[in-house]
Amino acid sequence: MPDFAVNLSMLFTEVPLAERFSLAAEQGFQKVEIQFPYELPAPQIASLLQQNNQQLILLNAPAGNWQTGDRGIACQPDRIEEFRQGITQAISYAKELKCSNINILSGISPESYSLEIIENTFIDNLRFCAEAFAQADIQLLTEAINTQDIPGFFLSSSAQAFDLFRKVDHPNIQLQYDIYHMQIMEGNLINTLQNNLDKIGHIQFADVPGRHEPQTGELNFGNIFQAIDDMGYSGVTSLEYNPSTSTAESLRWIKLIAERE
Ligand SMILES: O=C(O)C(=O)[C@@H](O)CO
Ligand SMILES: [Mg+2]
Repeated sequence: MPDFAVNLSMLFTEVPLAERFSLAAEQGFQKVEIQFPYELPAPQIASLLQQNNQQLILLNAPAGNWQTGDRGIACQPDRIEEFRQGITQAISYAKELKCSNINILSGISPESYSLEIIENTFIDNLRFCAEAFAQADIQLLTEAINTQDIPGFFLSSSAQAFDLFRKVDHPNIQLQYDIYHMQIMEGNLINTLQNNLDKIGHIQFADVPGRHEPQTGELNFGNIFQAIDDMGYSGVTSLEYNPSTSTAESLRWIKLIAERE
């Protein structure tokens, strides 16, 4: 089975964020990720990680104002200064929490600019982050998101991401490959992972449709996890789903899939 982490922004949401670390530890998770950790001071998160003997393996850079509809701002020409200020905060959290990956969300394409200007803004911001993160020994990740859930999201396929990586032309950039989003946008999951393993730094998953735990939808996770192991992927694979029941009950698939092996 892959090296699993759990996303504390989507699982264990029965309790406030600060209480999710211990619930995850009780279920055996020593690796956790948090989409936006900024609601808690970094020293408090550091002590929660230490108390529960856990490692934070991923956080997102600030992504604008989620409540008013932002889903990242890295492709937005009018918000470059705000984006880069957020990067300072993300690096500071990552350093204090010894977190070695930061995910950048392109955000939704603004209607008032051409696609060329939007793409160039995103490329410049990614290049800026790749260099700043490299100096702090942090891996830059960026994630493609499906445009059914977030219409207009700029980076929406792995093919587009790999084309952008060639244009960014920096060694410190990899894709956060989310199986849920990519099943909706592209399918062909196992082949894409296998053929682009050198460009994939992190994997997340949920079933389709519904974005719930494995065995609630159309994907064969037993085969997908076996293929991830067989292809020699050495990164982390994270549970990032909305449990269809309580989080604890939603984890039954792990045992069921492990028994099949
Ligand atoms: O929605 C996802 O998928 C994520 O990984 C989030 O980090 C985006 O906010
Ligand atoms: Mg994801």
